Amino acid sequence: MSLAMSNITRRFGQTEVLRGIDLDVAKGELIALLGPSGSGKTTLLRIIAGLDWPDAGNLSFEGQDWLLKTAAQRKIGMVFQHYALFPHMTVRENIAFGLTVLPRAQRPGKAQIAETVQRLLTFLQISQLADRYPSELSGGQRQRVALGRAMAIEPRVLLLDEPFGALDAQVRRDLRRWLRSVHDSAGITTIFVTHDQEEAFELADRVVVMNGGVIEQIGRPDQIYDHPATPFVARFLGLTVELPVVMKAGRAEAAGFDLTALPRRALPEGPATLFLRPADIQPVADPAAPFHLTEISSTGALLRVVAESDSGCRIEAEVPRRDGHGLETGMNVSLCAVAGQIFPGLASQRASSPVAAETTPHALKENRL
Ligand SMILES: Nc1ncnc2c1ncn2[C@@H]1O[C@H](COP(=O)(O)OP(=O)(O)OP(=O)(O)O)[C@@H](O)[C@H]1O
Repeated sequence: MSLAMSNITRRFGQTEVLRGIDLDVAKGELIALLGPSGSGKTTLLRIIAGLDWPDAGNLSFEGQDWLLKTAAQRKIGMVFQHYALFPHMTVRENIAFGLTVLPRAQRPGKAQIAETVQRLLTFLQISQLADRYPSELSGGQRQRVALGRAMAIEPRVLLLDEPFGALDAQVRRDLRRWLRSVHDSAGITTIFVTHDQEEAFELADRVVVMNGGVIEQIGRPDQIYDHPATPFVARFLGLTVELPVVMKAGRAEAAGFDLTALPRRALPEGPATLFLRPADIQPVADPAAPFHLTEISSTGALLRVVAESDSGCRIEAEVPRRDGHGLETGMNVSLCAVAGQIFPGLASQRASSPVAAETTPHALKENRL
């Protein structure tokens, strides 16, 4: 194990912003810390970096207690969203900086520093920028240089805090692929903070979903995407339709819905909540069904379709445009769910949710449909 954290707890005044974090990171792994603003991602990163200390818990690296070491002793490379490159230094000088300020005993000779920098410039595909100043670089180029600067000291761990947060979407996508290939070649254990799920899922070997100072779920991107472990993760990953259902012999049932495509689940009989992505709901024409289409609008490749029951239950679905031929407002439909996640009991609903939380599936059937 490369990095091991257990029960990391951090309070600011009365507020506990990290509440018992347990996380192991393997050597060479790329981990994304994903969560909404204020969930504690940066605080955790700062503790790993040695810029802050926990009130309780343990942090070790390859068996060494890192809480006994200073930031410099941990040998960490960091990149932030707004990394301040030195404006009066060229790219080459910026990348060399971390090496030139090492204590004399550890500092490589001038020729060796120049060689290291040249190797990094080539490796990071930024040789053409070597003699430019930061003001002559785009935002994306600056972040590439910032990574070069962080990597020059041959860090044991790389910590990246929203490094692409200030860049536009296309540049972010390019940099993500570039970072993944840099990581695959260099193999440095890396922790990456983001609140952008696409970024986390595309980049990381494992994603750590944080909320309110706790870890809600750790897993490979596809595991988390397909099987969110908690209602929070489900909502955060876009399963925004929350439907009260009743479990019968492992199957979920709800009036007006065809849920037979969902696999059986080993859940207790009775009320449960089904979380769905709008793209996993297919309206199917059915004159006897309780829903009718009230809105159809195009977002380009997708049709956004709203289905309502007479009693006011409102469900939004997204249908690929090519599958939406024949859908018309006013037509009666049943709603077929092709994927979803079920949690026992009735999950607390947000104000915008279609059906009130306390409505049992039975009541839904009787009162609303
Ligand atoms: N030095 C501090 N003093 C007091 N409160 C702090 C301090 N640093 C962070 N906090 C609080 O701790 C909580 C977690 O902050 P943190 O920056 O770790 O969250 P985050 O998930 O990284 O959020 P963001 O994505 O917005 O950066 C927030 O409520 C923040 O206000």
